[in-house]
Order: sequence, then structure tokens, then C-alpha cells
Amino acid sequence: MVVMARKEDHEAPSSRVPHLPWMRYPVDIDSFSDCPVAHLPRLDPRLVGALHRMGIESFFQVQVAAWLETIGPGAFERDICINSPTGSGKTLSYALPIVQMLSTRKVRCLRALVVLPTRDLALQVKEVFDCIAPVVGLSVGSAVGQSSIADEVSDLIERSKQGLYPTLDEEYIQMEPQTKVDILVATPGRLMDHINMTKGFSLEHLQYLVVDETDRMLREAYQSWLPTVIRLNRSTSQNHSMPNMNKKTLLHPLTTIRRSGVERGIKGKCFPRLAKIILSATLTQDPSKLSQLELHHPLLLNSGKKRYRMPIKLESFKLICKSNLKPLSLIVLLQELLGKKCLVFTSSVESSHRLSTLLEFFEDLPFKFSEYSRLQRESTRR
Ligand SMILES: Nc1ncnc2c1ncn2[C@@H]1O[C@H](COP(=O)(O)OP(=O)(O)OP(=O)(O)O)[C@@H](O)[C@H]1O
Repeated sequence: MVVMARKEDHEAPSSRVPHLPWMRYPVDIDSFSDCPVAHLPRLDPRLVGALHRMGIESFFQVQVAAWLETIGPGAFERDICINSPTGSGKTLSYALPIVQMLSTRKVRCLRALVVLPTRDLALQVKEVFDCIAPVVGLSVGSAVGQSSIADEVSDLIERSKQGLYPTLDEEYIQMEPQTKVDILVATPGRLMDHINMTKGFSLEHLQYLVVDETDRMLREAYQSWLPTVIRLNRSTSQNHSMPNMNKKTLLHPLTTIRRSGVERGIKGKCFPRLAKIILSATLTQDPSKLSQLELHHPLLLNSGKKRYRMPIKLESFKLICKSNLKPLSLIVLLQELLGKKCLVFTSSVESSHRLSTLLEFFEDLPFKFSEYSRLQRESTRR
């Protein structure tokens, strides 16, 4: 694949010594090597097949590092903060361990929540989960506002089981609606809609919270989704730790004891923690921002200073020409690169449309091209 791009590396702004002690001693992602899929310790064989179908032969460094801290010796005892360039493979670095950890679950209910700032990003992440979760029997849902709230509710919530279990007692039959996905990928706005309005939407059994694009998620309050999720989860955690749970909770068919990594304790009482993974390509070092996440003994996995990871097979070219000759020079270049896939980035939606319209005037171009920008409908772009 070939792309017209600037050749300079995109460096992140130089960082000072972080204020937070745990940020000063990160695990260096760059010290890991890529690892062939077959060599990753303890990987469920069903996932090997799914990864093969996705065309993944070996894991990137960030994926290996995250695996070792979750499924490997780290055993997810600490919340994990991943600072790694765009394109370095962060999605699979959390999707794979979460799917493997939930693969032994007995009862279906919402256990992992992944929150991203935009619908497009959330749908991309859901696609990755969709490739690996079903092979171990897990169901993935989305709450991103792509469909009407009513459609989303029917995809996410299981209605009453009345009639299905005629021999069970009245309390069971009258059970509340339940979430019917194990993993939910959400944008904050729609997540809050479901928290506030959807009957049966519960975070009671949530074990894993992933905040992707953390910097952006912390910059904007998004209707206070983060304190809401933490508060809701904390109140149910405390209920779990109480020795005298009320009868209704004990009889509730989906009551589970959540276990993930170490259990936190307050004054001798312990309760299961909500294990968190947060990710960014430019992770903030601002303690006041990070404190919103209420991280438990956080561990930073950090990768170099680069802002972007260039895919290995990607070549970039720099062509210097007069600005009025740019389109023609581009056509000549594209002709020379015949047979290779090329991405041409422009500075705006308008200029990509202008370029594409111009190319259409050349009827005998030896290559096919298509425009890809916000001017196209979402279904066309996907
Ligand atoms: N182990 C792998 N082998 C081959 N391709 C991979 C692997 N892991 C991820 N990819 C591909 O690399 C690309 C980048 O992955 P991904 O989107 O997860 O990166 P990212 O770090 O999350 O980037 P961003 O910061 O933009 O979200 C995707 O097209 C993905 O399919």
C-alpha cells in the first residue's frame, strides 16, 4: 500500500518528569517483540482460529505487553494505562484479554463496558469484538445511537422469561428485564440514555471498564458518564460485600460474585474491584484529570515518543512541485504506482471532493479510485 504523506515522524510534545509516581516507572512496550499467535501463552484455541480468519499471524508489541499484564503473570492485579501510538494495535490489546477472561462465564449479563468518544470509533471497536467474542459464546452489543433507542433497547435487553419457565416460583417469573450482552461498546451520550431510561439496563455485574481515547474522554464531561458508571458500580460492589444480602438479591437468578485481579479492601472488608484499562496515543499526565478514573494501583504501559505507528508495508512519498501542478503530478505518481493500493489524504473534505471530481475528467486513467470522506453516506463509507 502506498500513501502520499509527510515523511517526518510525528513526535509527541516532549514530556517532563511526571508528577504521578506510577507514571515515572512505566513498562516499556518497545522492549517487547512481536509474538506469533501460536506462541502466545494460554491463548484459547478457539480464539486462535478467529484471529487466523482476521488475518492476524502475530501480535504487536502493545498486544503482547497487555496480555502479559492481564492473562499472563500480571493477572490484572493493577489497572492498566496504555500510552501507545495510533495504529499500534491498541484495540486488540484489550479486546483479546477481555474476551478470554469472560470466556468461562456461566450466565449472560453485562460484564465489560468499552466507552469511546464517537460512533465511528465505537463501531470499529465493536467490529473487532464481533470477530473474536462469538467463538467463545459471548455476545457483543453497541449503544452508539446508530439506530433508534427502541431498536437498541431490544438488541440489549432480554424481556421477562414468563412462560419459558412455568415451574419456577413467582419471584423468578416476575424477574426484571436483563441485559442480554456480555460486552457493550458505547458512546457516552447513548450510554447515559440507557443508564437513565432503559429498564433492565444494569451495571451491577460489570467487571471490566475500558476507556479508549482517554484524553478526549477526560477533556469533555459527556454528561458525567464516568462518575455515574463508577458510582453505580461502587454501590453494587458494596452490596456484594455485605454479609446480609437481602432475600431478593440472593434469589435473583443472575446474581454473580465478581472476581477480577486483587480485591480492594476497606477497613477489613473486601469487595471486587471494577478492573480498568485506559488507552491513549497521548496519555495525559495531569493528576487532576486522571483522578476522575479512580484507578487502582495503576500500571503504565508506555511506547516511545512517536504519535503514530506506520504499518510495516506502508511506503510514503514526498513529491515537491509547484502548487498549480499538484493534481497532475499526483496523477503521474499514481500511474507509476500502478497495481499498488494507494491512499491519498487531503487537507479537507472539500479538497478531497475537488480532487476526485478532477480525476473523473480523465476518462482513460489506468486505475480505479473512489472518494472517501464525510460527503459519502456512512453506509457507503463502511
Ligand atoms: N496483530 C496484528 N496483526 C496485523 N494487523 C493488526 C494487528 N493488530 C491490529 N492490526 C491492525 O492494525 C490496525 C490498527 O489497529 P488499531 O485500530 O487497534 O490501532 P490503535 O492503536 O487502536 O489506533 P487508534 O489510536 O487509531 O485507535 C487495524 O487495521 C488493525 O486491524
